[in-house]
Amino acid sequence: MGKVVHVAVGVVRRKDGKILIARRPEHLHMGGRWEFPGGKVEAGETVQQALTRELREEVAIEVTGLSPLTKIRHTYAEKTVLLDTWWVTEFRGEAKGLEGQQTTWVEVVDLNSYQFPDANQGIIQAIREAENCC
Ligand SMILES: Nc1nc2c([nH]c(=O)n2[C@@H]2O[C@H](COP(=O)(O)OP(=O)(O)OP(=O)(O)O)[C@@H](O)[C@H]2O)c(=O)[nH]1
Ligand SMILES: [Mg+2]
Repeated sequence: MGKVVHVAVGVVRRKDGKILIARRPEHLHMGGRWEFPGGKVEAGETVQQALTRELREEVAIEVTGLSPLTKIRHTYAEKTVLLDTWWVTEFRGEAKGLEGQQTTWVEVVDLNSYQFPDANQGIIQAIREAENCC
């Protein structure tokens, strides 16, 4: 077994309660599925720094406020990931997919209509519990 991949994941929440999701490019692991934007924590970075960098690189927003939501460890056939997941409730800028990804804002109650990687079920559960939703 390889080591666990530490991934910084952002649940970006707008003031109207909608959450940002993006569609993973086809050629990547879990390509075509929807995700919460984020990426791998690099050597020498804190998870908060990684998340801030990834959201700047992937969806063009500047994070100004975040707080922990949950950590989900999941083993896929190819690898094991630790999804270190944070609320992002304060940010500047208009979200857009800088790597050609489709992005959209969805209500918590509608998250289940989108196909996510298997590990994300735990994240969606944590969001619903935090929001007393559904
Ligand atoms: N960003 C993100 N990654 C997720 C989610 N769910 C999930 O299983 N993953 C997995 O976490 C791993 C790392 O994410 P990533 O591919 O975004 O990493 P990255 O942005 O650093 O990409 P790169 O390696 O191409 O530079 C992938 O294997 C991906 O499938 C999710 O909701 N968001
Ligand atoms: Mg990524």
